[in-house]
Amino acid sequence: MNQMHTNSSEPDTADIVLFTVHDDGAALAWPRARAQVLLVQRSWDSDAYPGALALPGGFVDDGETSVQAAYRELREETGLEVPTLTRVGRYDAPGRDPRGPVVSEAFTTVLSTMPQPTAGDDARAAFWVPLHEALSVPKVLAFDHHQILTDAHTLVRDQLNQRCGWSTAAGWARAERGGRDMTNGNEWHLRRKKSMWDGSVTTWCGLRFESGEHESDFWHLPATGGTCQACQAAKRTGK
Ligand SMILES: O=P(O)(O)OC[C@H]1O[C@@H](O)[C@H](O)[C@@H]1O
Repeated sequence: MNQMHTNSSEPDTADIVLFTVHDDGAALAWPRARAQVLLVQRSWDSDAYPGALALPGGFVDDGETSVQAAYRELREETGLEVPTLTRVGRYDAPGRDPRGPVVSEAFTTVLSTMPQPTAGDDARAAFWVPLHEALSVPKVLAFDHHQILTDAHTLVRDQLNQRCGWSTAAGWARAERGGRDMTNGNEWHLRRKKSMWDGSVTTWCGLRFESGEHESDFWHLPATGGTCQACQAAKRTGK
């Protein structure tokens, strides 16, 4: 469907950035996980960027929201259904689409599986591409899709790194903080945090309340380890 919503603040099109960190049949196999992104090859009959590589996407139909269009376009162009989509942003730079002022809204999600896409509608082909390859050649993607991909990557990388699991505490220490004795039972401890995105490990230090329910005041430590000021203070005072 190809309708431009001129004089409207509603987006005209929706684009989808679908990532997977699936690797060799072992979901989230750290640290081998290699991110991939789903691309399509546009039809040779397209009135913009015929035959070019692009993110899946298309025009919003009448009566449809942009996110509904995103789910539909993903299904029509790649045969894939996803459970959720997160908004990346709105793209309205003049000249982003050679056909005129076309405003696009982009959505993203990360899969832990790597389903086989089936090209349909106005996509000639649909396939997974290593993310680093797609990011490294800006001019290869149609429209401003390289910018959309870059923004989606930043968004999901930060989210995945926040959500990723804590592994075993590397060290424990009772602590004083700024000379104030923490409530009995509260503990400072080091934890190593492994990124779901690239498998990199960082070390953090934080406070765990006795209830075990809350963790706060985390310090990011060098990858080589070490202790934060609170743990150093604890060592000195022997608490
Ligand atoms: O694929 P068709 O329907 O030609 O146009 C949709 C594309 O037009 C671009 O502005 C959008 O980013 C979207 O990907």
